[in-house]
Amino acid sequence: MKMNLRKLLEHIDFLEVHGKTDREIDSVEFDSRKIKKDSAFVAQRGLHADGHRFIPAALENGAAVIFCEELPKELPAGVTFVSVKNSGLVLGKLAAAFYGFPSKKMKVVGVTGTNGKTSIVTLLYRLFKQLGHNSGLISTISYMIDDKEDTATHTTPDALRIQQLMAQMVEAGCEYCFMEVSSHAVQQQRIEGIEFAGGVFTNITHDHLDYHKTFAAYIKAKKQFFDNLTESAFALTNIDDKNGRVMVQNTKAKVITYSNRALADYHCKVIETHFNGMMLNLTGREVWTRFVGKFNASNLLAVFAVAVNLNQDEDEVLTHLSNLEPVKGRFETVRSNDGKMGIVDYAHTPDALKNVLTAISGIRSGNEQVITVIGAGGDRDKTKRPEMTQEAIAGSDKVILTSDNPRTENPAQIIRDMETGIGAADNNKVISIENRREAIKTATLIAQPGDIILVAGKGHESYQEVNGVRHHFDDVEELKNCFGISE
Ligand SMILES: CC(=O)N[C@H]1[C@@H](OP(=O)(O)OP(=O)(O)OC[C@H]2O[C@@H](n3ccc(=O)[nH]c3=O)[C@H](O)[C@@H]2O)O[C@H](CO)[C@@H](O)[C@@H]1O[C@H](C)C(=O)N[C@@H](C)C(=O)N[C@H](CCC(=O)O)C(=O)O
Ligand SMILES: Nc1ncnc2c1ncn2[C@@H]1O[C@H](COP(=O)(O)OP(=O)(O)OP(=O)(O)O)[C@@H](O)[C@H]1O
Ligand SMILES: N[C@H](CCC[C@H](N)C(=O)O)C(=O)O
Ligand SMILES: [Mg+2]
Repeated sequence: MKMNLRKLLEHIDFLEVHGKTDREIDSVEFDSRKIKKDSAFVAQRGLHADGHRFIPAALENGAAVIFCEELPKELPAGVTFVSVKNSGLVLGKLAAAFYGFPSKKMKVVGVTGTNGKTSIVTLLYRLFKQLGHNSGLISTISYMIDDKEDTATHTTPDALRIQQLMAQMVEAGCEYCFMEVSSHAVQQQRIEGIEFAGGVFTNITHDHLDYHKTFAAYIKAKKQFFDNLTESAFALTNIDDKNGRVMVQNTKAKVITYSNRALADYHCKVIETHFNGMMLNLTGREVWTRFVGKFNASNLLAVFAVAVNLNQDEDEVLTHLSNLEPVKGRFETVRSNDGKMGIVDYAHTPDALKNVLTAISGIRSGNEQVITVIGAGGDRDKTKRPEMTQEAIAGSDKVILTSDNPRTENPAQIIRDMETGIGAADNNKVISIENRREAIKTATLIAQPGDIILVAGKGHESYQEVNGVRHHFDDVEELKNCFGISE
């Protein structure tokens, strides 16, 4: 792929240019290690390093053009330097232009919120495939270019990767792309250059305060996504969340509301719940679904509302909604031969844990015990740890605190942080077992037939990350082993 610099410059705001602009560029990169002859390098300030420091390395690797916020003292001949106010913004726009503005050639819907993003985008992708549309997906679990899978590295990858993926989607004839928009991505301008047909807000609760520092800053990051939507887009918001209206108060997009409780443009009521599904009244129509829990009713309602706003036939959408299966690691059930029930769920925030345990309490029929196995990730928000313990205790009969992905932290210290959430009266409800495999095993041994074991926090993850190394680990596999079930 090649593009003339002069053409690229038409799409960005810049301050000064030094050197010739009539030259061909082979690639755009923001990592000096990926620079080759005739690449353009965008120097941006990150969390750990300042990309400007790597301008010499980029030049050594053959960069023809450097975009930067601060010009180096010496400008070597033969290289074009473009100074810009905001490199992050420019990277998004350059990436979009370089890959031919793929988001303008599809309908892109972004979903943001603390919980529910993966569930909603994955269900939208599957629904639209069933409705006969080629579609793309960008999610925590996987990136899909219609039927072709690409490994996911981030919930929302960097601007270059996004535009590359979208260009491949357009190439594969995709009419739609459903993507998660994480708050990190908004803050780091990874979504610059994307034209959205719609945005969805699910909820905002405690997470990522290590990164955003305050809840207000976390809200602001999410809101910025809606502030930047255009008039032709829709902004679908969950008004059951107390920040649902705040999110869309400054958007130019058409605001649409959804709710499980109040009157809204799209509303839904849970009529019946069983272990294998629930009956919903969705905007006046009854529909059986294979999902459990009020939060899933909310997710399905969002999926329905998006589909209708993308001009799909309501009846057809409802029929397909009934056939949709839960997403991997989201309320995934494993039953033992003697009637113990294991549930693997990706709940890794206090709110998600509360929701899953509430969903479980809604389907309990008698005196069965609920045993929860839960850990918290290392190098992430520490303040949520005791809150997660409190939610686990509130919704379970027994709690086993264990490790999640310790990353570079000491797992015993993470557990100690979690233990600070144990109230004096709850001491006998909780035990701590650092080894996750042992913790799951213990839960299955304590459990009696009929009891429910919730293994929370890691969901679909097939690894446990310790000091930069990912060891194979799969909660569903562990439960099956303990239950003596083969695949
Ligand atoms: C904390 C965070 O979000 N960090 C992201 C950020 O990295 P950074 O700011 O640390 O980058 P840096 O190391 O300071 O480097 C600064 C600049 O120098 C450049 N550089 C660096 C070294 C070099 O030799 N040459 C060079 O040019 C880098 O390419 C970069 O442009 O920018 C990188 C490129 O886009 C991301 O890969 C990286 O994600 C890290 C790996 C990460 O783990 N992020 C997580 C927390 C994340 O983003 N999570 C959200 C989901 C959260 C949720 O659940 O909602 C996600 O969307 O996945
Ligand atoms: N609408 C919802 N409201 C609250 N909790 C939810 C909702 N949907 C899912 N959950 C809970 O949150 C967990 C994570 O769901 P999901 O993966 O869909 O969220 P996510 O927003 O993509 O998370 P991440 O930010 O890690 O990518 C689920 O396993 C479930 O426990
Ligand atoms: N996207 C989330 C994933 C958390 C999953 C949990 N298993 C952990 O490792 O903390 C995050 O980066 O905070
Ligand atoms: Mg996700």
